[in-house]
Amino acid sequence: MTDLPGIVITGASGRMGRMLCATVAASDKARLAGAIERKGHAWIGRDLGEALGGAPNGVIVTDDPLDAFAKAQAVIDFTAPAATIEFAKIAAQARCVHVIGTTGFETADLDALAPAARHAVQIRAGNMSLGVNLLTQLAKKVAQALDADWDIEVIEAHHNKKVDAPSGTALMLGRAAAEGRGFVLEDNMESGRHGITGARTPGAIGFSAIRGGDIVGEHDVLFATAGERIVLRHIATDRAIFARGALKAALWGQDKKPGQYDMIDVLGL
Ligand SMILES: NC(=O)C1=CN([C@@H]2O[C@H](COP(=O)(O)OP(=O)(O)OC[C@H]3O[C@@H](n4cnc5c(N)ncnc54)[C@H](OP(=O)(O)O)[C@@H]3O)[C@@H](O)[C@H]2O)C=CC1
Ligand SMILES: O=C(O)C1=N[C@H](C(=O)O)C[C@H](O)C1
Repeated sequence: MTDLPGIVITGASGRMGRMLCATVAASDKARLAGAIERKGHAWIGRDLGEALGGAPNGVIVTDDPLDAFAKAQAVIDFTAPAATIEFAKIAAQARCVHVIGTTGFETADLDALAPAARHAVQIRAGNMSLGVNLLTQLAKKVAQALDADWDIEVIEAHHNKKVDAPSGTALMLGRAAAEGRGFVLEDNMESGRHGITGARTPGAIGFSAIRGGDIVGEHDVLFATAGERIVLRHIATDRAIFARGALKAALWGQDKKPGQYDMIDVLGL
């Protein structure tokens, strides 16, 4: 046992869960303190290192988050909205920093997350990479600088297993552009166009989603007007960028007061 902050990974067998376990295990600033899977999962009771296909690492996968969180300083959670809401309550009980990468939250889900942040640091972002968080700032500035006759569209592409659309990142980028334009995204957004849609709603921010193969995550913010277009683009080629951002957030949160934070706070952008 060392003095390094202990970190628990939820959904350890998932695409991001595996990447997070590897990232924390390789870090010299944190230690892997626990791994959570749901009741009945084949990994419960197994050594995590072995379950991941490597050498044993002494971390036993458990379905008891309260016990695991109580022995740790942070939990990194890339699972699903219903699971994350439950993990938030448990992180609050254990006074653990809760880093939330999960996407696909409805407004009611976000309301359900808020009370836990009265007792614990909660850091949530639909994308934990430096590049995307920087791009949100650029999207806001460009939207602010251009007249309303520049249409704004967010186009995203992901792998064929992704369950939510628009992606969390697309919503972050759309929200930033809406902020630059001085309105709330939910008041003027268009997504899922199909059939006789009528002309584009003036001023709306549009969203399109592509799903295919093993695309890690690609996002364009398109600004289009008569005669010219600007495209701001981020391409993720490795999930390690999200895991590194999440680990940075877990460490950053250690000396912060309970409350809700995002990656702009963590990165100081
Ligand atoms: N913010 C960011 O930077 C990023 C966010 N994401 C988001 O992270 C989330 C996960 O993505 P990804 O890893 O690709 O998805 P996966 O489906 O590969 O992994 C999700 C994991 O969560 C587990 N899980 C779900 N519910 C529970 C529960 N109640 N208790 C314990 N474990 C649970 C799943 O287990 P089971 O298989 O049993 O359901 C699975 O192991 C998505 O919302 C995605 O959009 C992804 C990449 C970057
Ligand atoms: O599900 C994914 O894979 C990803 N989800 C996040 C999102 O919804 O934007 C981040 C990244 O694009 C990968």
